[in-house]
Amino acid sequence: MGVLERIKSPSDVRKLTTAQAIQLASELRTFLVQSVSQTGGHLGPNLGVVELTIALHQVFDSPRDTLVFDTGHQAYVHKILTGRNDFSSLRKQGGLSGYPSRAESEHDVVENSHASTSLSWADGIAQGYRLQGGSTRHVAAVIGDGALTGGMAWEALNNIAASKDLPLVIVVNDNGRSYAPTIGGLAHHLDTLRATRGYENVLDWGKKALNRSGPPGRLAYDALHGLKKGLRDVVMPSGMFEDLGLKYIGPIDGHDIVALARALRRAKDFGGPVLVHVMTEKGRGYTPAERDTADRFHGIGPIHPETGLPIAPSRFGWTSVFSDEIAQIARQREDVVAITAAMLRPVGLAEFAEQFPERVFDVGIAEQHAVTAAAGMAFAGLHPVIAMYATFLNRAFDQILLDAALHKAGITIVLDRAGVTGDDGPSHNGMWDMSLVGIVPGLRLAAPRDEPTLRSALRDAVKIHDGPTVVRYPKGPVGPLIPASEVRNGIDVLAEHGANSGTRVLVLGVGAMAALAVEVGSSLAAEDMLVTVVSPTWVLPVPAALVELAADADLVITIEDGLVVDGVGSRVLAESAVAGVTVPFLMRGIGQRFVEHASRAQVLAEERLTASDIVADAKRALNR
Ligand SMILES: Cc1ncc(C[n+]2csc(CCOP(=O)(O)OP(=O)(O)O)c2C)c(N)n1
Ligand SMILES: CC(=O)[C@@H](O)[C@H](O)COP(=O)(O)O
Ligand SMILES: [Mg+2]
Repeated sequence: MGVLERIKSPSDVRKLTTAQAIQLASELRTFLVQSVSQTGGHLGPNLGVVELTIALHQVFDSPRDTLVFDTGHQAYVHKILTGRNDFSSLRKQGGLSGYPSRAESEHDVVENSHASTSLSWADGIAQGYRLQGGSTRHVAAVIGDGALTGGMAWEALNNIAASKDLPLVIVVNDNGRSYAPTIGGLAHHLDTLRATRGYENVLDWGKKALNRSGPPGRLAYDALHGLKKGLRDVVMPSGMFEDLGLKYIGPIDGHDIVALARALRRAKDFGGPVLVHVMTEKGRGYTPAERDTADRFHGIGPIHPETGLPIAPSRFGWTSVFSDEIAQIARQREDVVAITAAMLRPVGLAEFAEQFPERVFDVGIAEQHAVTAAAGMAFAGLHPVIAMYATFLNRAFDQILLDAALHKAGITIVLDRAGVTGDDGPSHNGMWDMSLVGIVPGLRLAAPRDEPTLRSALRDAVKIHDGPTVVRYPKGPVGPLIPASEVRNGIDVLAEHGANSGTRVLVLGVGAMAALAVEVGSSLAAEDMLVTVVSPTWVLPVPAALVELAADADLVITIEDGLVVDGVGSRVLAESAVAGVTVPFLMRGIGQRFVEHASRAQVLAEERLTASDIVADAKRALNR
């Protein structure tokens, strides 16, 4: 019987000998590769934290002590050690979430997969425990070197460092990468710390040798140790953390369970905030991941475990179209620059960067900085294109409103993964962007429906210099071409058919929902109705011509891959009301809820975003 089979809870981990713990690490890696290669998921990050997670559960007594994982994509090992091993259901409807989940376990706290929040969570929890007399309850936060480039992390560090007696352990899981190698001054500083790994080992050797030689040796060591701070600042300026007031321990080999446990125990017993700098390797122990120079198998689809090659074809059509078009634009417009928040390849900026490296900026996981720096670039005469996943726009809303829009900055924000992403959990659905930016004065948003409209939306967007533009599209393959049969007052009409008299229905398909709108239109036309299906590319602010079309209808159906509340449909309704147009609306989109992980198709069905549901609802609305 292997060791892993015997692990049902963290207490079982604490009973292991060192040899058994090392064996457990090996079995965990085998399990992760075999399982995640079937389901897809964050294989690389989790292979990198096997020993670290074992050591955390050896030293801390979860759930009395609290473990917080930043971003949470590296919590698979934590899930296994806390008794959850049904990984065949990973990220599937009703199965294990790809992130911590309170519904799954008392050992899980932070479900939000947006990076850089863990230290704030940990500070709050530790303050709460202390105020309620629970100072023996410890909090440990695991934050990656990438997440540490997020501004929120530094807001938290500033506060944590001020609480000298706060029993809080910050574990920096430093694998030198976000997806790609982590950028910026902090990354350089961590590099410097990492480089002094030998320094620490020498010091450890010196301590043992001198302590073995009796009192004179111990005196000598104490003197040396006193020098250490000074020396270290010269050899390895770890002062940044210590200058903040944090005790710094490290760098520690993140794959040496004994060294990890020793460092974590020292940190836990310190009685104040301690930062433990752990060096790990993303994708460790699985050759295809170790050899993956792009992102060490950060997030994968199903693969052949023997080779690491993908089973499914390339997953991202929309992204590829963007990647190609923005590179073309870059060749023609030298004022166009691009910005990514540590996701150069996932958002499709690799080709742009290869051709014009000096015009692509990776700001780290710092979307707020990205937007305001873009406003600065626009002020300086450039046209910046910021590419990010739609869900991460939430974090930069104030910057969009009061740095970009207030100053009429000509920037373009390109939102990939807009709408339901599905299996990546509630905080990864790109469902809030249209409702959020709809209130921003002067902002224009495009939701292209196919490849040609995406290309034209991008070209139009970078020509607009008097305010922010947003172009949004979903995850995955681009659907078939959906040509307009005519353009009526600037509105793309996709189809107009059915009876020449009787009930008139206007169907608005926003962005990639145009295909569904066409399907709904043709079904309703078969029910003796006169149906007009439209899909303007630029949907915010609502085109006046759309209100005019609504005025001629007996029912307006709006279909969008975003929040219904304050979405495009509700804005068309509001504009119609302002114009005195009273016509019934049937608005379909995503409800105001957190959408649990499931496939995109399953979530769309949950939201009645299917042709059969919408047709049935429309007939009911028309008493047909
Ligand atoms: C606000 C935000 N922006 C972008 C992302 C996408 N993202 C997920 S993990 C990741 C890299 C994280 O790097 P690091 O913190 O070093 O963790 P590692 O994967 O290296 O363990 C990024 C950019 C995110 N989750 N949250
Ligand atoms: C954890 C995180 O934010 C990313 O790794 C995200 O899960 C990637 O999503 P895609 O797989 O859609 O690129
Ligand atoms: Mg990292």
